[in-house]
Amino acid sequence: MYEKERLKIGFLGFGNMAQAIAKGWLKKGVLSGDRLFASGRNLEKLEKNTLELGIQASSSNQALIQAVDMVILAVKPGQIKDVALEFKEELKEKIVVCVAVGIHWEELSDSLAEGTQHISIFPNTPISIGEGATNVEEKHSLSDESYQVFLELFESISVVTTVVTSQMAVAGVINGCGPAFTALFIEAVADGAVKYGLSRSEAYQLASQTIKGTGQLQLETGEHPGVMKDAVTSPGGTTIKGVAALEENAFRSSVIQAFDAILK
Ligand SMILES: NC(=O)C1=CN([C@@H]2O[C@H](COP(=O)(O)OP(=O)(O)OC[C@H]3O[C@@H](n4cnc5c(N)ncnc54)[C@H](O)[C@@H]3O)[C@@H](O)[C@H]2O)C=CC1
Ligand SMILES: O=C(O)[C@@H]1CCC=N1
Repeated sequence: MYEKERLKIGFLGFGNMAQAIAKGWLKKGVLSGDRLFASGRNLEKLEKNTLELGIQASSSNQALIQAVDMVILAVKPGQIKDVALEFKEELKEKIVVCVAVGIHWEELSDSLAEGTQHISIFPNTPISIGEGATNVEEKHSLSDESYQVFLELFESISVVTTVVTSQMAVAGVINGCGPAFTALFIEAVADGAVKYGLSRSEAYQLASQTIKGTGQLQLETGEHPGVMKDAVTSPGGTTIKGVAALEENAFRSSVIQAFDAILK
């Protein structure tokens, strides 16, 4: 029986993504540092990241796995299978959560012992402030009880979307690559405003809050984005002139082509 209040979680690999998840839980007060553990190959480098968060560090992956109930595999995709194979026996009794891009349940199963409880997910960096979007592969081998614990933990720091295996890649472009696309847009908006005399800091604040607010409005109302656009574009008004200029430069098509570039 896993109790969320007592569950111990270990990050095998403590780079950008693992740190983002840990920070989210700590920031939201979901878990305290004494229940979070991390392992890495270079203890000195690892401790630089764990000490400030109050997380326990270990240079031994084996010791980490033995100390926890849930193991988050957060090494690079090319290293996941090797790590899973190496610790196949130790992972048998744990809840295994894989965050690696493109490593789906079936693939990871080949490297784990039969019957291992595991699930593949794809979080994104805003999870560090509890505002993540996490894609969860529909196919998994967690027991109902483990799945509930897993879900509660990730829903506390992100919106969880369940996705069939064949759609994990396209969904991952939205939430995984999306922060980069969105940051590019924020920067572009600020460039436009700075050109006309607004300070960078004012422009970034306005741009980021506008994106946040518009996204939140869409989530809360479920409104069609086209309707939201129409509500701002009065006939002969300023916004439609900007929309037309963006479309003239293939704004929509540019975004669609980014998907083509990634998924082809
Ligand atoms: N960065 C992102 O936005 C997202 C990343 N991911 C996935 O998260 C995983 C990690 O990505 P990042 O954190 O960005 O990479 P990263 O390079 O920052 O972190 C990987 C960490 O694993 C450590 N490591 C490597 N081999 C190890 C081993 N044998 N034992 C223990 N630690 C080891 C490295 O020292 C490094 O600290 C990847 O599989 C990636 O596909 C998933 C969603 C989004
Ligand atoms: O390096 C990348 O492109 C991955 C995919 C999404 C986030 N990081």
